[in-house]
Amino acid sequence: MAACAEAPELVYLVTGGCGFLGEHVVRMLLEQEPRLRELRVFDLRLSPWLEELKTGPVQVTAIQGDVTQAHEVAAAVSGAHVVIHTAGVVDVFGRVSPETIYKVNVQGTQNVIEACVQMGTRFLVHTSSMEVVGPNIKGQPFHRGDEDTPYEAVHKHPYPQSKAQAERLVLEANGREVRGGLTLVTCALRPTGIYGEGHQIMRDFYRQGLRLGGRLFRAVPASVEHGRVYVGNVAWMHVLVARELEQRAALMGGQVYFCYDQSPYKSYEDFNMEFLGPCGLRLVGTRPLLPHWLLVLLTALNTLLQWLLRPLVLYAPLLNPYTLAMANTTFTVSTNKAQRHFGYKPLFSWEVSRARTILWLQGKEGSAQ
Ligand SMILES: NC(=O)c1ccc[n+]([C@@H]2O[C@H](COP(=O)([O-])OP(=O)(O)OC[C@H]3O[C@@H](n4cnc5c(N)ncnc54)[C@H](O)[C@@H]3O)[C@@H](O)[C@H]2O)c1
Ligand SMILES: CC(C)[C@@H](O)CC[C@@H](C)[C@H]1CC[C@H]2[C@@H]3[C@H](O)C=C4C[C@@H](O)CC[C@]4(C)[C@H]3CC[C@]12C
Repeated sequence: MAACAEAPELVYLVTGGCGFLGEHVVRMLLEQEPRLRELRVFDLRLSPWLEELKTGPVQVTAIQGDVTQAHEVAAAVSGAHVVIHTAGVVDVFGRVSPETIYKVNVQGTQNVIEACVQMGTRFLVHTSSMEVVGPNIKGQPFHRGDEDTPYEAVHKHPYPQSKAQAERLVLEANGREVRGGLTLVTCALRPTGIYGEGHQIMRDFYRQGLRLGGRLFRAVPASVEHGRVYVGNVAWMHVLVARELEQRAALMGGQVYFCYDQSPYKSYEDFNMEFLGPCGLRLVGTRPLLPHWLLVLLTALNTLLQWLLRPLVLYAPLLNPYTLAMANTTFTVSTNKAQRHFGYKPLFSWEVSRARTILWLQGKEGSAQ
């Protein structure tokens, strides 16, 4: 919705607003959206930092709720002009059952769509994922691809499957009539691997390295490139899309956009070392220290252990068949579709994104349990 000088009158709802990305979206909206009158933050688990946001000019309404409960979603959406739907279960480590992943990511998204229709909310921005595209089950590389690059998007894992179904629901809902007779305008954003302040997996790698005497051991060839994007730029793209969706509904409605910035193309492990290196860790090996077949065997062992231990304890290591396959498959994007369609340019340079992430890791935040 285009920026204008009038008095703040808009009501935004951010689902998953207390998550890694959600928090950055909430803070970015408060900084960058002058027409905001009320910002509703909807999440299963509300965070204490929300309280500090309630002292500003914008009314910040914390709503503890569950996207799988349609009535809770409808109540939160009622009266909102824009919904930014980031809530979801992000799990490729076997921590959450496939049923729950589907319930939250697919049925939860359907609940958000139906709430927009019932309540007359016209603008819905959905956080999708690169994984809607790939890497696919054949491990085919996606090298510097864009939104139109042909690629066989076939998935078996519950998480990418759920994201693909959710994205499809959102795009198909574009143009539906909402209460009041106007139409719903939807858009899906596909971040690649997001990094930045609050990235739990980066924190896990940091702690693993500290436990191993300041060392991490290379498991993936340096030649396998993985696209990464800074959380602040992902948040900025969400804010920009929400702002422009009304004026550019014909162009943007029903569209998908990869989230991108100037973060360099590197292997997943080498990219992490851009932040973990300055924090005192080093990556041992210029090539994988273990042969691939042995890594595959270890992932199978981890899968067996997870299954055996499940009745007693949750064992969910970073290394499993899916994460090894993902890390070993090139997936990078090169596109300017967001710039062409709604003038997106990254708000944070690579240098600033890197510095902010390092500061966070080095601070009490990054190393906290
Ligand atoms: N982290 C990444 O690299 C990445 C990349 C691409 C896309 N995404 C997408 O971005 C979104 C946010 O991911 P994230 O990395 O911030 O994860 P996260 O787990 O930090 O945040 C997800 C938030 O959703 C909330 N949530 C979960 N189930 C809910 C429910 N039933 N009802 C209400 N709230 C619920 C959680 O409490 C959490 O605050 C997800 O949709 C994810 O698929 C993440
Ligand atoms: C143990 C080694 C093999 C190590 O290199 C494994 C890395 C592995 C944990 C990550 C490699 C690729 C990551 C995924 C990717 O960045 C994109 C994602 C999409 C997003 O929607 C959610 C997160 C993720 C699935 C991300 C998760 C960690 C990796 C699998």
